[in-house]
Amino acid sequence: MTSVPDPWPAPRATSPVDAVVTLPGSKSLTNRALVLAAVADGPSVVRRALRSRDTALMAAALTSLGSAVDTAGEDWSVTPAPFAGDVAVDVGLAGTVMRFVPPIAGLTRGTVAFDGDAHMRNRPVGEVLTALRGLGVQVDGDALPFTLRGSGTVRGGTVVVDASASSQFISALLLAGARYEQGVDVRHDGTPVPSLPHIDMTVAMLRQHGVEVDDPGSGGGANRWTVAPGPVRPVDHVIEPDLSNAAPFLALAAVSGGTVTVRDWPRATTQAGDALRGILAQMGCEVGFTDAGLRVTGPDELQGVDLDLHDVGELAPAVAALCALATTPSHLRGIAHIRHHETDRLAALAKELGGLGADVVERPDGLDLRPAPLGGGLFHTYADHRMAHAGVIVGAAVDGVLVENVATTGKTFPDFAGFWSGLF
Ligand SMILES: O=C(O)C1=C[C@@H](OP(=O)(O)O)[C@@H](O)[C@H](O)C1
Ligand SMILES: C=C(OP(=O)(O)O)C(=O)O
Repeated sequence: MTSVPDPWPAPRATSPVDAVVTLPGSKSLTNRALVLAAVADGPSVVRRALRSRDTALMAAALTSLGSAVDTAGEDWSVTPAPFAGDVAVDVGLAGTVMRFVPPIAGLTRGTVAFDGDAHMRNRPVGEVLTALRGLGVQVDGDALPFTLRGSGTVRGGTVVVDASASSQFISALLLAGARYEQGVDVRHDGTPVPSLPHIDMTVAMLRQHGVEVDDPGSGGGANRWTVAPGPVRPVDHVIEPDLSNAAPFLALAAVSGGTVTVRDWPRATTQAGDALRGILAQMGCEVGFTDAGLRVTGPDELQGVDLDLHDVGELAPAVAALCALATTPSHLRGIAHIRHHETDRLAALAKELGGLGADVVERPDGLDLRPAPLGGGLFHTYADHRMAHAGVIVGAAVDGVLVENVATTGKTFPDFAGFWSGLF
C-alpha cells in the first residue's frame, strides 16, 4: 500500500495518457453476492471479490451474525449457518451494509446493535426499519444507531415503502424476502425510485439463486416487486470489475486526449456504470470494445452534456468534474437523491469545483456548469470516495490541485492513489 501525504498533490497529465488497466471488483456485486451467500442453503464462493472497506464491513457483519466468511484469498468462501447471538454491526459509511444487513438480521435469534461512521447517522434508513416492523421484526429507531431483536423467523408479507431517497431500500427487502415465511411484496409510494439499474441487479442475482421474483421491469414507473418464499440456492459468483469506479480512469483518457482501456469490461452487465460508455461518447470521446476490454480515447475538446443521471447518480461526481473541464455548458439533472450519498454531493461538488474556479450553480436536483478557467487549490472530499475521484480528474488537467484525504477512496478501491500515480 502506497503511503500518501494529506493533502495529496494530484498527478498532472502533461501528455496524453496511454494505459491498460485491470480494475478491482464491483462493490455492488460483491456485497450482494455476500448477502445472498449468507442466506443460501449451502456454501459458495465469491470469486474475484472486491477487497475494500465496504466489502470488509459486509464480511464482518455476516461473520458476526454467524456465517463463516473466509476472505484470505482473491476468492472468498462463505459457509452459511443459522444466525444467532447478541452482536454489534459496524456499517461504516457503506449504504449497502446499513440497508442490506437489517432485513437478513431479522432472521437471527438475538439482538443486533447497528452503528457506523458519524456521517452515517444522517443517511436515511428509516423506511427500511419501518418496513421491517411492518413485516414482523422488532426494531427500534429510525436512523443509526438502532437495535434489532430477532426471534429466528420473519413473517414477511406486503409492505409500502417510499424509496425515493434510495433504491437500496427496495434491494434490501428483496434480498432477504425469500427467507420470510410469506416472502415479501414491496410497493413503492413516492416520486420515482432512483438508481433503478441497482434494483435490476438485485432481481437478476436473486433469480440466479433460484429465487422467484416478480418485478415491473426497468423504467421510471417501477413500483412493485414480489419475492416468493423459498430456498436460496448457493451460487459461485465471479465478480465483474467495478464499472462505476472505472469513471476516473476513463475520464483520464478524456481529459488528457489519451487512450485508456479497462480490461474485462463485460459486454452485458447489470452494473449502472456501463452508462459511462454513452456519456463519454456524448462528451466527444471515442468509445469501443477491443479484445482487451473497453477502450476510450479523449477528444481535443470535451463537450458539455445535458443529462438526467437519475438512474446512475453514483457517476455524477466524475461526470461533473468532466463537465467543469468541458468547452460548452452542461446540465446534470435528476439527482436530488445524491444529497443522501456519502456526503451531500451536489453541495460538495458545487463548493469544491467552484473553489477551483468552475462556473457551477447548484440546483435542487442537479448542477449547471459553464466553461471557465480552472486553477489549483485544495479539493475537500468529505470522506467521499467519489469526491476524491472528481478531485483527481480535475487535478490531471489543471496544475496545483491538492486532494484532501484521498485515502477515503479505500471505501471501494484498495490503494487508489498508488494505482492512479502509476498511470502518469
Ligand atoms: O445497491 C447498490 O449497490 C447501490 C445503489 C445506489 O444507491 P442509491 O439508490 O442510494 O443511489 C448507488 O448509488 C450505490 O452506490 C450502490
Ligand atoms: C452512494 C454510494 O455508496 P453507498 O453504497 O454507500 O450508498 C456510492 O458508492 O456512490
